[in-house]
Amino acid sequence: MLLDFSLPGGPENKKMENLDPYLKAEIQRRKFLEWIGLSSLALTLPAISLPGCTTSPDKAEEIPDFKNVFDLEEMSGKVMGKDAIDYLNGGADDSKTVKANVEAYQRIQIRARRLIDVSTISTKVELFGKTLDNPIILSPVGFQKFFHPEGEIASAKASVKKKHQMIVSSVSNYSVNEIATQSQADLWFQLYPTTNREVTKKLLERAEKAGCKVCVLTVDTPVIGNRERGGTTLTKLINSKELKMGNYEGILPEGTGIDDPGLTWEIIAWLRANCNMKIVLKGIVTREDAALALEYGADGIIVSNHGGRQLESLRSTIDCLPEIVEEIDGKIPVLIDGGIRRGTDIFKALALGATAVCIGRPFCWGLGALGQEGVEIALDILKGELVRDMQLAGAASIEKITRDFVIRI
Ligand SMILES: Cc1cc2nc3c(=O)[nH]c(=O)nc-3n(C[C@H](O)[C@H](O)[C@H](O)COP(=O)(O)O)c2cc1C
Ligand SMILES: CCCCC(=O)C(=O)O
Repeated sequence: MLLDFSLPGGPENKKMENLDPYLKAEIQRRKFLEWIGLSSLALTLPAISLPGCTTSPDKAEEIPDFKNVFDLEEMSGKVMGKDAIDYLNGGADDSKTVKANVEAYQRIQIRARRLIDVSTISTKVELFGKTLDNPIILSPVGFQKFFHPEGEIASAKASVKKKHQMIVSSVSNYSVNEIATQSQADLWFQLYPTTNREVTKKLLERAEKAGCKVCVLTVDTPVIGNRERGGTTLTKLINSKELKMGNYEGILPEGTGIDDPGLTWEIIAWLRANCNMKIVLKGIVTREDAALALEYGADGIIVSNHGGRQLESLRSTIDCLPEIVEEIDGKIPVLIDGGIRRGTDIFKALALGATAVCIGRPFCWGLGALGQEGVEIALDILKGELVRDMQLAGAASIEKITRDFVIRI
């Protein structure tokens, strides 16, 4: 009975293909609520409404209590099609690095301080000349329409409402311009340089036109990892006529690869010459490459193993962080993603020297479960946890979360 939003062309999607995306979203939501026995909840969720639908505030207490992001994961697992679940949650080979990213946080413990005034907490951080309300950023995640019909637009609207920075993937379904226009978000753009530099130039132009001031260059994808879980889904997504890659519309000649196995450090100078955005390298996992990032003039780095989706057997990102922070020595911001599921994970990453953190799957679980509302819930949960954890640990602002607050076991 649940609607299948997995790959276009499936039996359920045939019935749905002529429907307006908003209507599809509403039907998906109602079917799900019906399935969990809370159909009256549909009336309390305001974003999308069918003709004749009235909101009923007295039903508000029936909104399920999402205690943590795992509750959203569970809900998304009931709503989304199997292919979408596998694509979202899967990793390379046996998904060991996916697990390592999460588990490594358990080997770090917090040294809380007492009798510190935590009546007011500031989560603000300075990044690339801007003050962000909080250090929790939405990682670039491709093909978000696969999880919910409103895809990146729902995520971007949630990011604006909840004041989080969002990074738009090169392979977003909606184009960066559509996302910026519809959400009014101040976006960063993640770049997969194509094998054709003229095409890459056009991608950069599109991002700059949409107002992006930061280009996040992903450096861990010379080829796509061995995604055993989900099999050929990614290839199907890249070639899908229905779930288009909005940024490439009209500029990608037949046969042009969207990842470039020939990419080298020279790309940084080329990007400098071809755009005015700050250049942030995403996917650095060693001290040596951190040193090269400085040498070649990157403006920032994101310690990332692509959520365990590229090379299997990489260390968890939190285990990579200390040597990179030491090498960078405060010269440029160091961000981190991978396995962050709790406020305490964010706290630990900040204590180990990260300027900010990015989250991938957690906000997508919210998106898959409830669209924009679900992303908002995911962001509220993580920021709420971080604030409480800062109070309990005795750090009233982000800059006060120093190395002394954590110990490895
Ligand atoms: C479904 C999915 C799609 C992704 N697409 C991209 C992408 O287009 N570009 C990119 O640089 N990283 C991509 N990533 C990696 C994320 O940006 C990020 O590094 C990772 O999700 C962080 O790990 P986490 O999911 O454990 O938070 C993707 C990750 C997922 C789960
Ligand atoms: C070329 C890769 C596209 C999306 C992606 O980065 C992922 O699925 O991890």
